[in-house]
Amino acid sequence: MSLDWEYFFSLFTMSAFYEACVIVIILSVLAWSFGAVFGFVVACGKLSEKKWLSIPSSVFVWFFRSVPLLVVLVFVYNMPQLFPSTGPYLGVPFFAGLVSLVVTEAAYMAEIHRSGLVSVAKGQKEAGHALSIGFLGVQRIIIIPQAIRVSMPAMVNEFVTIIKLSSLVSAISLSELLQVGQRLYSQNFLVLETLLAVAVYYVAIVTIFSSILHWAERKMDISLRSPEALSDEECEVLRLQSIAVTHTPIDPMQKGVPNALFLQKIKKSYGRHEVLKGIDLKVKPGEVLSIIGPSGSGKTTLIRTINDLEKIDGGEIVLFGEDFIKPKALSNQRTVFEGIKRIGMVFQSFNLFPHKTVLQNIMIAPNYHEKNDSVSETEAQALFLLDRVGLLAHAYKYPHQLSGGQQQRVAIARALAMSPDIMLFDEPTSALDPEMVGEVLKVIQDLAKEGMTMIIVTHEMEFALSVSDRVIMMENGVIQVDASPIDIIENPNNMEGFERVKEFMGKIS
Ligand SMILES: Nc1ncnc2c1ncn2[C@@H]1O[C@H](COP(=O)(O)OP(=O)(O)OP(=O)(O)O)[C@@H](O)[C@H]1O
Repeated sequence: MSLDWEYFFSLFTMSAFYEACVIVIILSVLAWSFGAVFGFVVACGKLSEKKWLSIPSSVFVWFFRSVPLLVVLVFVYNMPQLFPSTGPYLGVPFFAGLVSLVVTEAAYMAEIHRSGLVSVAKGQKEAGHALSIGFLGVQRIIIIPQAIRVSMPAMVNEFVTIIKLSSLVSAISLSELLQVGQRLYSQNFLVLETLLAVAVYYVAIVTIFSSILHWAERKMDISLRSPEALSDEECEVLRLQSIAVTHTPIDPMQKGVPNALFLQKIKKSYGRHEVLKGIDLKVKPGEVLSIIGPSGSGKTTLIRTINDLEKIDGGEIVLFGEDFIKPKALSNQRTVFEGIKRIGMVFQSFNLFPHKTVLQNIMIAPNYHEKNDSVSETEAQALFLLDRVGLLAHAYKYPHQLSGGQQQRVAIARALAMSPDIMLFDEPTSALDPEMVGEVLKVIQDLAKEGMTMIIVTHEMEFALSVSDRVIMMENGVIQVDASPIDIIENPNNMEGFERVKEFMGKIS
C-alpha cells in the first residue's frame, strides 16, 4: 500500500485547514497570555505569607495539574447544564476550550513563575527597600522583570505545549485542525495522509511561533548585551551635560542641631539568640563612625536595623531628632520609608540591579520618588555621580560587565542619588579582590572629607582608624569599646577595653 500523495498535497490548498490554523493560533495565544497572567497571580498567592492566599493558590495548582485537560474541557462545556446562565459563553466550544486551557495552563505557569520569583536574590529586594521603594514598586521595577527573564524559556516551552493541547478541543466539536482532519478521513478513509497533513500544519505553527518567542527571549537576555565603554570624547560630551548633585552637610556646631542618629536600647533576637542586647549609640551630623568586632558580634545586624532591613524587637531609633524606627507593632511604615530616603546603604555584595544599565541603576530611586522635575535632570545628575566615582565611561554598560570594585563604586553612586544625609556601609570591601579595595576606600574617604555622616562596618582596621572620628568595637551584641582613633593609637592604656581591642587587632592584622 502506498500513500496518496496527490490527495496529501491537495490538503495544503484547502481553506478549511487555514481557517482551523487561525483558530488554533488565536486559541493558543489567548490561552498562553491569560494563563501567564493568571498563573502569575496564583504564583504570588502561593508565595504569600498570608495563609488565606497561599492555601487556595496551592490547592488550585494541585487540582488543575492533577485533572486531565480532556476532563476539564468536557466539564466546562457541560457547565451550562448546572448553571444555565453560563450557556451563552461556555456553551460555545471556542470559549469553553479557552477557559479550560487557561485554568489548566495557569496551574503550570504558576509553578514556572514561582521558580522565577524565588530565583531573584534576596539582596535585590533589600536594595530596593534601602532606596525606600515600596513593596509594589520593588515587585514592578526590580523583581518581576528579573523573574520573567528566568521564566521565559519554560514559558516558551509551555506555548508549544498549548498549541498541541489545543487539538483536544476537537473533543467538544471546535473546528480546529484535528477536527477538520477527522471530518475528512471519516468520509474518504485516507487516515494516514490526512493526519500527516494535520501534523505538518502543527509543526509549521510551532516552528513559526517558537522562533518568534526564542527571538524575544534572546532580546531579553541581558547577558548577551555588551555595550562598549565610552571614548574620552564621548565622556567629555556627557560631562558637559551633567548637573552636580548638591548636598549641604548639616553643621554640627550649629546650636540645637540634633544627633543624626540616636539609637536607644536596641534589641534584636533571632529565635532565642539575642544578637543585639540593648545598644545605645549617638552619631552626630558629619561624624564618621566605624564598627569593628569579631565575626558574629552583631555589626551587620546593627547597621541593618538602621534602615529597617532588620526589624527591632525593642528600643527606638531617632533620626535627626524625629521619630524613625520602633518595634514592629509601634512602627509607622510611612515615617520609616520617609526616614530611609535620607539614608543611603552600600552592601557587601553590591546588589546592583542586573537588568538595568549602570546609569539606570543610579536613576532608579530618583525616578521612583520623582526627586527632580524631569527625567533628563535625573539623568544629568546620575552622570555627575558616575563621573565622581570615576565610571562615566561605563554609563551604558550592565553590571555584569564591571569588576567588583567598579560595581561597588556604582552602588555608592546609586546610594548617593537621593542626596542622603547619612551613608551606611556594610563591609563594602569584603567581597573585593585586594587590588580593588583601594578604589572603593578612596571614594568613601572623599565622602568623609565632604562632611557626610557615615557608619561603616569594616574589617579594614587601618582604613577605619584613618577615616573615622570614632571607632566602636562590638562583641556578643554589646558595644565593648567606643573611642576615637587617636585614643586607640596614642593613648591606648587609658582606654577602657583596650586589651580586647589589642587582642582583636592582633588577630586580624
Ligand atoms: N537572618 C538571620 N537568622 C538567624 N540568625 C542570624 C541572621 N542574621 C544573623 N544571624 C546571627 O546573628 C549573629 C550576628 O550576625 P551578624 O551578621 O550581625 O554578625 P557580624 O558581626 O556582622 O559578623 P561578620 O563580621 O561575620 O559579618 C550571628 O550569630 C548570626 O549567625
